[in-house]
Amino acid sequence: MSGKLTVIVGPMYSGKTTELLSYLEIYKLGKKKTLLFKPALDVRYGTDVVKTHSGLEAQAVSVEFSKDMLPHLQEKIDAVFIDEVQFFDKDLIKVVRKLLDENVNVFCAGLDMTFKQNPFETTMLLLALANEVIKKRAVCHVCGEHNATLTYKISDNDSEIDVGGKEKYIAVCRDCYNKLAGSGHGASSGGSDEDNR
Ligand SMILES: Nc1ncnc2c1ncn2[C@@H]1O[C@H](COP(=O)(O)OP(=O)(O)OP(=O)(O)O)[C@@H](O)[C@H]1O
Ligand SMILES: Cc1cn([C@H]2C[C@H](O)[C@@H](CO)O2)c(=O)[nH]c1=O
Ligand SMILES: [Zn+2]
Repeated sequence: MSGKLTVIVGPMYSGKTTELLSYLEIYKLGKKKTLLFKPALDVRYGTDVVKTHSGLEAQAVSVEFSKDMLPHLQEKIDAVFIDEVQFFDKDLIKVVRKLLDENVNVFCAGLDMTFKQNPFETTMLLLALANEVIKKRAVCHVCGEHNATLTYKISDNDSEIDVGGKEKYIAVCRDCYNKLAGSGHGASSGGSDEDNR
């Protein structure tokens, strides 16, 4: 039977990596063969480790380009796990399709949108291919409700590719995002590409 693709998305701090690692744990408990990949760009916690905001850790293979995963996938593997998919090039879709055709289950986690509310393209393509989509929420940094679907950038750097954590980004609900953006605070107040057209 062909493999199944599960895609976990949401804003920062919503527990995407935590959920990814909980699926990995299930496969490990069953003594299944697994591999966890992360993009080389994400150096927040060092190169060959995936770590959650609550401190959970797992050994990972760090790769720059999606096709660099292929040499690691020669022997039979039961499930492949990929974190921070938004940072991978679009060839990730080809790699994932190949794995599914080879009966490998694939679990992906990543941001659906930038802090400007623009979709991350690789995540978007994976969502289209997914058998199951899990959309996570975080606790809104402003109002404290468990309804944060967006990430707001509190630093002034306007770049949509900018690795970082709490010093740069907060999770917010849509109402609080709009209030913050209206106040002109932080890079998110610049609006999305669509607004700027
Ligand atoms: N605003 C918040 N809402 C929810 N959890 C938070 C928040 N801030 C910190 N946390 C912590 O973050 C943990 C989730 O971390 P995790 O690394 O799984 O998130 P993530 O969605 O993968 O984040 P990122 O996109 O930054 O990698 C929660 O279990 C909680 O301990
Ligand atoms: C929201 C957002 C996060 N990031 C980064 C911060 C973290 O390193 C990672 C999210 O886990 O993505 C961006 O590069 N651009 C964005 O728009
Ligand atoms: Zn809020």
